Amino acid sequence: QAPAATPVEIQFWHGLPQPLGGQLEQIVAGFNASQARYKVVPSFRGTYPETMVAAIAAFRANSAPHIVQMFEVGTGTMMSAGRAVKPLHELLAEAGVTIDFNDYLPAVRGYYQAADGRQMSMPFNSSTAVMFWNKDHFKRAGLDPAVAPKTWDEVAEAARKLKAAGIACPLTSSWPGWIQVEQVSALHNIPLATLGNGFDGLGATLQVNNPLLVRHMNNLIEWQKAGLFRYGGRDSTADALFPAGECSMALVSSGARSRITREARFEWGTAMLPYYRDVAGAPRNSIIGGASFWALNRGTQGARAVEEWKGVAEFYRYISQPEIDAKWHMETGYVPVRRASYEVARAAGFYDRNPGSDVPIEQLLRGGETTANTRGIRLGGYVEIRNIIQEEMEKAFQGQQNGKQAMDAIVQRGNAVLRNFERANRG
Ligand SMILES: O=P(O)(O)OC[C@H](O)CO
Repeated sequence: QAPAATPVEIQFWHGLPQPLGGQLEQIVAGFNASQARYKVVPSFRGTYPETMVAAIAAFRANSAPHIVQMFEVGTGTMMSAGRAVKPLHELLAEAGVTIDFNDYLPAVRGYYQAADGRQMSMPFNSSTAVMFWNKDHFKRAGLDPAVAPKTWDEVAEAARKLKAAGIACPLTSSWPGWIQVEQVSALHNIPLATLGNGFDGLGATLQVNNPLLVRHMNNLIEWQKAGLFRYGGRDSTADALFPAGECSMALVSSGARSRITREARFEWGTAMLPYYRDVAGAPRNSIIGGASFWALNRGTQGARAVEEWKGVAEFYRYISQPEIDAKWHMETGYVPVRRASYEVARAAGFYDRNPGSDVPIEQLLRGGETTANTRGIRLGGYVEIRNIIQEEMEKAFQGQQNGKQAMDAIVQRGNAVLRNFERANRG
């Protein structure tokens, strides 16, 4: 088939800042160079939440991009978005493109499947949260630089020594909702919400005012007062603190490795997230984060040309190749989303050359089968709930409320969001 004189343009909005955004755009450039029929045009639209808001506004204005990169938090909302979304299974079937989803990690594949098991969005940059530690700081504080603290007790003890050694920020965290609420729940096999964290229906209610999360929030408040923990802001704002050498221990996305590798001027290591030793059955697997790609209709008027959807499907076929996925994983710290990609990285000696780079994968796979509490989150309106979590945590860190009050407020305000979403989307 002769290539079209002018390639069909596919608009692709993403939410990754540098250096990750540039690395993603290189993958797009690879696709464009691999064929002449389609041209994917990437465009950075701000943070994940900003990209989501922009895509919804564009759909309303009949100018949505063909593909939007949506963080996992938006999944529940997108699943209910009806005609705005072109479901992945439909897109691929119509384009005659086959992708072997059986080879994808169940934790990744399942996150983006409808209740009937059909794939709704295209997995790509999946992460999980891990702890990076600054070995130079550990040495300065008389701690063994080769060993990261495993439990929250050990983290607090190390933080006290780091502080005593004059370090201003022993511990910080990005993504307060994802890492200090959702991951803590999964690691201890405790439900974040009823109905299997929302996977089993729209009627779920939040359960974060449980003794474990209240205890954890009170610890964070106390550690912050004592100068052991620094609240680093909403979403990924705290990502800058670790590579700059300010904080000794940072709980962040595994994808932060991209920036740390480039910017950190000190020795560092990667460890699993801390857990509470006295909780029976802990630690379990962590949950994924990151984003997937959603194909969107242009708006309420005018259908997309068949050729445009074909271009989207061909782009997905390209990024599903284990070599491409493995390259992305090795360059960024996002996890391989396919078993075959993991093998590509292993065969290339990547894990031997880069100790700790398999920690996120090991942590995702820990404990065998996932449970209803460790499979992920599927709540509509969850982007708004994440903001509520951040607001209530901030009030607590400002001394306006204790851990119990913060978690109660999250439940009360979050449930109102869930009920609104349920009313708008049921039936
Ligand atoms: O920084 P990312 O891409 O790993 O995303 C982290 C969180 O999952 C966002 O909700």
